[in-house]
Amino acid sequence: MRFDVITLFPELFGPHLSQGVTRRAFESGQVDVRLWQLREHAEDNYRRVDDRPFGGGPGMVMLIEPLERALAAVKADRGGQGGEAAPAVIHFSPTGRRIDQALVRELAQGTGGVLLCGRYEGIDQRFLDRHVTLELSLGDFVLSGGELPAIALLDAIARLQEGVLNDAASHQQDSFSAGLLDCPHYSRPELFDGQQVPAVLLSGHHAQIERWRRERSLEITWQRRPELIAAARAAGLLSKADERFLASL
Ligand SMILES: O=C(N[C@H]1CCCN(c2cc(-c3ccncc3)n[nH]2)C1)c1cc2ccccc2[nH]1
Repeated sequence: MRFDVITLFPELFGPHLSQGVTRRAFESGQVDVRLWQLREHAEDNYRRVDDRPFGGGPGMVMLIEPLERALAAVKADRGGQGGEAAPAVIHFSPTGRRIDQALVRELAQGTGGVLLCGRYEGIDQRFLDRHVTLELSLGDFVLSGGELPAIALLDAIARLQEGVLNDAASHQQDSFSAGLLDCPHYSRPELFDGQQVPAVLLSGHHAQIERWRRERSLEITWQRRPELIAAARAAGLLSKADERFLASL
């Protein structure tokens, strides 16, 4: 799959594409990321990509014409991708659909798309109306730009690519794939400042360890995000043993 990122800050992406376990997905081309510097598509002498808002008010608005030229260049460049249908155009905004693991799984099965990273006070609405097919949010808060949500989405998608995580099962165990929050994790030393690692984790009984981890995920999810329990139940992701444990809480 291929993602084309239209941004004023392409240098923000490099460190996240070249380090960590997800590096394999980007370097292998499983997730092909192309960065497009919007300013290269500004044609006036000052290479303007923003201007004052009509109607007055604070800040600046990203201009439609450089964005149209950048998107046209992206589509021309992607055009050779087997004549794919028009790519998804994803804009990042607090008003978008909340990014969750189900959406990440869905996108990880797709062909990618164009990631549109806004800055200033936003993008000319005419461009958004003409081209955006999906608006996504990291949460109900305002950032300085759409780049961090774009990086987060690329990371989450890359993690799900075959061969990226050493233990292929690990993202199956990735409790979010089961709709639950993660269980606690421990490593050496066994005893730190009087705090002992839970004995079951040292027992070597894999079935008991798996059950203990599942119960911790259920317990933490019930305490912090009870709505996820209801969603997992509705999705048929809870076993009879899970339900017995939840009833005991
Ligand atoms: O799209 C917006 N801003 C543009 C330009 C300013 C920086 N941008 C941005 C994206 C985000 C964002 C994206 C996804 N998830 C959380 C925040 N915060 N700020 C992108 C935007 C800012 C904003 C504030 C309140 C309600 C809606 C809003 N939309």
